[in-house]
Amino acid sequence: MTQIPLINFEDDPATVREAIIEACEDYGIFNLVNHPLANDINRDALSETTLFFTQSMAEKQAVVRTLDNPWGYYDRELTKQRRDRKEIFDFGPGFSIPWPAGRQHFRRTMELYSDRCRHLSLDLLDAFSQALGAESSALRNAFDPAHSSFTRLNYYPVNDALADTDAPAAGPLGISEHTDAGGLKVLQQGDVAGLQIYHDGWHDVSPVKGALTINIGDMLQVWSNDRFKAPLHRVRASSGSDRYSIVFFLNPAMDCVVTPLPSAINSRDKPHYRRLSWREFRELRAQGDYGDYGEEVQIKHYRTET
Ligand SMILES: O=C(O)CCC(=O)C(=O)O
Ligand SMILES: [Fe+2]
Repeated sequence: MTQIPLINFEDDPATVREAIIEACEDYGIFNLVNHPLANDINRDALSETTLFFTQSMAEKQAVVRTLDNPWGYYDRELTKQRRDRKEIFDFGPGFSIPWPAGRQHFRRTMELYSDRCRHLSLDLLDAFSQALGAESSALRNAFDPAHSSFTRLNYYPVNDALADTDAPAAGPLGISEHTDAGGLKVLQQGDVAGLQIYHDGWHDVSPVKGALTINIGDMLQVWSNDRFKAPLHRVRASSGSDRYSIVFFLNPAMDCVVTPLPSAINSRDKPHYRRLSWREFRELRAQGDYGDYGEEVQIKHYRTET
């Protein structure tokens, strides 16, 4: 088991910045302790997540997502053309959110939790900008005020509820290997292990008490001109205990065009990526989540010849 770096958010900003550089040049993922998300909110969000998924299938299907509205419950997401063995509930901006009826506390908790995650991720983004030699606000403008960030509640059940139905067969994993498409991700893992990263082989990223796990996505890899690596990761299918997690994806404004930051391009180097429209990239990646359309578009398709 590889131990991913641990960063103390209460250290002075220069120390945090150095730690981010070291962690993201090597792993692209780290655990963050002493972060501003109060522990009671963390706990509340996780227990509300558990309660949500323990509802009956009919209650969950009442808030199912549709082709016209990406927010809500879903249990047949595909990654790399295999059905992930998990259930999800997604919410974010731009469409009406099908909050479950009569569960005000669920809604209030989730709104508060995602708002805190958004503020924390924007603070981290400022540190990333400085780490890449740019002004602290250089990346924030791509995410604030307009953004396409969203929150995902994950449930990885031991028993596959769709095993004997006409749903596509489940793959062997909770979620197949992938990189996250956007800026960065704030993950609360609960206390059941399952997340793995690829770093000279697959390694468990076990939960650390009180820590949030942060990893960068494809867009930060592009902005950094490959100095920082978006980690390939997956989640094992649950065995023994059901697993719950909450993910906040910090994603750019839909109209954002992403290119490597000038300050991140070494004087002897050139941009490793061509201009990328986040809207186009996001939509092409999302198609692969809804159905089997052959090879999914990945960030490597935007590389320039080097
Ligand atoms: O549940 C987890 O630990 C990670 C989930 C994940 O990678 C994702 O939803 O993109
Ligand atoms: Fe992911």
